Amino acid sequence: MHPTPQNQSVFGQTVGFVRLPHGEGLALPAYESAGAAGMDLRAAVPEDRPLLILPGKRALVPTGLVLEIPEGLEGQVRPRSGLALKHGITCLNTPGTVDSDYRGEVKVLLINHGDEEFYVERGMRIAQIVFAPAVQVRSEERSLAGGTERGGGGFGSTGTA
Ligand SMILES: O=c1ccn([C@H]2C[C@H](O)[C@@H](COP(=O)(O)OP(=O)(O)OP(=O)(O)O)O2)c(=O)[nH]1
Ligand SMILES: [Mg+2]
Repeated sequence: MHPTPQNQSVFGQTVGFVRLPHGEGLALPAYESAGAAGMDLRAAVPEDRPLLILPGKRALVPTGLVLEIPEGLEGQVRPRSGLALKHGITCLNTPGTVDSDYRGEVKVLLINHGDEEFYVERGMRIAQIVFAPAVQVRSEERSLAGGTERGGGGFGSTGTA
């Protein structure tokens, strides 16, 4: 399957990817199909030292990348369903939030909910990042919230069927 070229953006947004030394040689995140929502992130662990995640344990996995996300967007780090289904591997803090002003290395917090040990190998696609608008609002303290039909009903107040 051929990843969609990085320069095709429906909304004309460009995200910068800076490769760190330990990310050298890894493919940059890419959309794996024409309509993919997320770009897959790869593990920048040493070739000769896969990262072991024991059942019930978690690990912060480096991607070897610093992102430059345009102001007004965020990066959402989300699990890959295949890893979740086959191995019980998911992102603990999903969706992880990558702020547009973050200039550290993007990392993926994986947890092993499976019952077998899992090795993260170099270059393995461990998660995906979805770029989405993130609106900053003004905040204003008020003494009362305006009335609505729903009012305070929630958590199943409209029924379950
Ligand atoms: O899955 C993730 C989540 C976050 N981050 C980075 C980018 C993000 O901009 C920064 C802070 O994330 P967040 O705000 O979720 O964490 P925090 O615990 O509130 O840390 P901080 O006090 O640094 O904001 O950490 C990642 O690399 N991967
Ligand atoms: Mg924060």
